Amino acid sequence: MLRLENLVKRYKTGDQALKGVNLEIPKGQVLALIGPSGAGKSTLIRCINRLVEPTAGAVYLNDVNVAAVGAGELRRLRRRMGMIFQEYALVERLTVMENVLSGRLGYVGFWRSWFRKFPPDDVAEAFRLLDRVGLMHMADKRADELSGGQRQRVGIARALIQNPELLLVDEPTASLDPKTSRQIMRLVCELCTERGLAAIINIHDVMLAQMFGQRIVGLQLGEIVYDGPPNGLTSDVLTTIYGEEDWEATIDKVEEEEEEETTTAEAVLGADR
Ligand SMILES: Nc1ncnc2c1ncn2[C@@H]1O[C@H](COP(=O)(O)OP(=O)(O)OP(=O)(O)O)[C@@H](O)[C@H]1O
Repeated sequence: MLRLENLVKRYKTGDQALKGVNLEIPKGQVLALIGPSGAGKSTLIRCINRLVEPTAGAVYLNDVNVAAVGAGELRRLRRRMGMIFQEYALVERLTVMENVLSGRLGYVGFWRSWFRKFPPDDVAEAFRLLDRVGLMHMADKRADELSGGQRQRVGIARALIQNPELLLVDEPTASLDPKTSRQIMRLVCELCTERGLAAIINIHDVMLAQMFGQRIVGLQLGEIVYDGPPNGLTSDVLTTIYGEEDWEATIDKVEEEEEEETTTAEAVLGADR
């Protein structure tokens, strides 16, 4: 459903952040994008919805080249791509509900949204989503009264109310503690499964990428240096992506964590029976 062809981004400063990236993502696939700082992960994600303008190449979303369309068509295409940000990008003085509904702005006319006249179906869907992300009781709270994890849940609900086919997720857990990070990653992945959404998740944490990604793409200096399954991230591959480091400890930790996750899941299932 998404195909990047020879995607190049050269910033005005001369930095070549993407050097001809080719990537194809089928419907429903959750892809974790990893790589060292400056590898081009954020640039790649932002070139897909043209928050950053690609210098060359194509971005096909269901065979329409996003990189080549005019402003009106781009607005329509962006509705199909929900975005989740590291710093949540909420409007602090608005309520949780208003922030979620702002995800419908691409559909509802400006004046209508300005006067906060969202259609009842949108409001009903916003309540359903808030319930799904565990924030129903916080609908009327102001965004600036929430914790980081709660803010990210609002960000997720706002992206989903667009009814997208693709989620672009830019370091969703960078400002969160380890436990909250896992909860957020689990929630994003569950929602992708429930809704058949594809996702590209730019994530710094290799362990989280391996635990939650179905496919891992490793970027280095604007080029893909690994594209494969999570269990293919051997210490040699990690050295290719990030450079020399003692990777065995990270790999052992992932295996331990996965065992722990399975045991917890079994315990929960057992308790339910
Ligand atoms: N607005 C910009 N103007 C000029 N150069 C930029 C700009 N944004 C990014 N770059 C450069 O492009 C390259 C890729 O940056 P990008 O932010 O995409 O990497 P990243 O992998 O997301 O890094 P990080 O993990 O640190 O966020 C870097 O060399 C960076 O300095």
